[in-house]
Amino acid sequence: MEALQISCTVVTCKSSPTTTTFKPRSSTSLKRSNIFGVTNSSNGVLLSLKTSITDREIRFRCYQDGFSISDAEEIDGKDKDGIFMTYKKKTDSGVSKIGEVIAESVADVGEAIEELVKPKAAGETYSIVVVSSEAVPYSKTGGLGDVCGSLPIALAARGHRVMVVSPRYVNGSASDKIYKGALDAQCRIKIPCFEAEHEVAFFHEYRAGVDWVFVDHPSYHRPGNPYGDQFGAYGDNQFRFTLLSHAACEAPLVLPLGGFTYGEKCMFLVNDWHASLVPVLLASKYRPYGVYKDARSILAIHNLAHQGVEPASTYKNFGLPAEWHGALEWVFPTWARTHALDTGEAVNIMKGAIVTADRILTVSKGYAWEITTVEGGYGLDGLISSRESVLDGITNGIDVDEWNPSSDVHIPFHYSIDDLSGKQECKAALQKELGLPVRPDVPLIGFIGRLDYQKGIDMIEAAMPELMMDDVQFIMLGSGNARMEDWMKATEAAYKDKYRGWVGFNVPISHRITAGADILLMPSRFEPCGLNQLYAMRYGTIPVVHCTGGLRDTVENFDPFANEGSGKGTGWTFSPLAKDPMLGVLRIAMDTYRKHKDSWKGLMKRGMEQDFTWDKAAAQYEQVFKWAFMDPPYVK
Ligand SMILES: Nc1ncnc2c1ncn2[C@@H]1O[C@H](COP(=O)(O)OP(=O)(O)O[C@H]2O[C@H](CO)[C@@H](O)[C@H](O)[C@H]2O)[C@@H](O)[C@H]1O
Repeated sequence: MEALQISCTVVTCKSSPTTTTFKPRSSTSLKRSNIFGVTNSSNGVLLSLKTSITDREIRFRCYQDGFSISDAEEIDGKDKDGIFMTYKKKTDSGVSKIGEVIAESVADVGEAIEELVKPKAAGETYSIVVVSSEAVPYSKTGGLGDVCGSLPIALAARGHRVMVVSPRYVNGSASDKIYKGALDAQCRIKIPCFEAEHEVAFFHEYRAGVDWVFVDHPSYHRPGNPYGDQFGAYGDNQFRFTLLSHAACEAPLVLPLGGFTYGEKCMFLVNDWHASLVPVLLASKYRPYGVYKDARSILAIHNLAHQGVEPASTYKNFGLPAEWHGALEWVFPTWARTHALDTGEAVNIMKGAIVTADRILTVSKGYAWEITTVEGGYGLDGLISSRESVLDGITNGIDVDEWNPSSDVHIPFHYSIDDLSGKQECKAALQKELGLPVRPDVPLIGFIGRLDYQKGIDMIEAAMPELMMDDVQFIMLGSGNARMEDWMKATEAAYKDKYRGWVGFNVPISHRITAGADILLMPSRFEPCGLNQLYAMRYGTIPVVHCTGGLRDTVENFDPFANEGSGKGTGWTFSPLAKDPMLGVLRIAMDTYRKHKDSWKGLMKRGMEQDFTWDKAAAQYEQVFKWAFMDPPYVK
């Protein structure tokens, strides 16, 4: 962000006016978690915040250009007896006023101004209902949780009213404390599905400008992750996520959040198969009775490999009208059937959303194209292609507060693009923590991710014996596939001085690997967007990735000769996905690390300069919302 010099005239009721000049701190120092109210009014935006200093409510009034100071003073006089501040932004055309702030201290004002100078929703604001099986910080097994924890906050910060509906996963363990801010909304509904009526409750927390709504039902109360435990996926996931979708359709109608329901004119943003019944329910259960005529729905596909496919006989469980069977009907091709008498008949929840949602989004442009191909479409490519006119890709952002090398709470030393010395110290600390030889000169490669076929871990396994012949260190963090977990342990035993395999899901360690590694390897077979390469670039860690989906869109291949020898690019991409191309590129990367320090520094800096903020992505989501509301509902 451009460094702004801001002149402030501080006027207090108790003292005479003083003038001070300060420079806002870099990027986003306004803690979004402190915002607990955002209201649009005809003459501006009112943000209610809690200060970290006094923990009591203060109010920031931000007025549009042209609103006169005297008007503001009038309002201030009525509302508040604290410090009143006006501030001015220097522009090429002179000085223009950008708003007023009521605050406790100059530091608070600095934070508020940063928020103000950020772009806001360009046009209309919407009531948005995000439906997801996971949302950080409450639940996370992968990138879906990251996205559904951050995008809603970015949308709310741009003036939209945003609700996230997700299950309340509590199990009586210490981890339940994450839900302690979510209180019983005293609203019970009965959901007709699975041949009975099932009562669910809603819990609610207003945090960071977003209504976090948790659907409560005994089937969400178990140890393990949202989808399964050590014995595999839960057998009743179809039931659990059917409840979620039904409850999400009711929430905007029945929950008076902050005193008012969201009402019928909302935008449902449904994520992956777990929420994919929502558009089908809107079309089949609500619109025929005149409800949700003005609502629209968007299916966001984070991973097409999981579609929520179950036997055809389970259709009756969804609580959908019988005549809507065709929307979910799915017949496996002959080659995919298990035996000669298998008719291949199934129901496919994701397919239901593909044929009923108003628009379809994926998390990168590259992946949006890939899912229209036979190779990337997982059997749905034909259907998705038929809806190509409403298909778009928006690259994910990242939470630049949580993932910030200059303030990350999980890493032992901090650093920034201006002073990279802390990165070396993070590397040494990581080597020490994991019992590897502490050597600054050796290239340290990291891998973080689910141990899944998608992530190309078999490529790493195949390459490891050859890679370990080199002078290199390799750290892997991951859980999932049991055979791969065993392989990681065995590899660690075989290469004590070179390899560490951390089996498990551990967020602090993932931050320390991202900061301490020199190279992050992502040989994903397919990657809808990928977040780890974005985190890596922000931490000056160079991504080496398979050239696919979002990885291809976000990592620019290094060219040392471009720009008159100063180089361009942020990492290395390889293709095809095979052991030898991957090893070849890794060797080039390691060679560059050892012998071309300036090139390496250039790679680090270019990566750290990238803008992966959610605000940028949120603006693109807004455009898609606008298009969706311009068209009539796809299924009337
Ligand atoms: N063992 C472990 N310990 C700690 N943290 C771990 C971990 N294993 C993974 N993580 C974390 O989980 C997240 C994984 O996100 P990704 O986007 O890379 O992949 P994922 O396949 O889950 O998401 C899907 O959805 C996202 C979001 O749209 C897409 O980016 C992606 O391509 C798509 O496959 C990262 O925050 C990572 O640090």
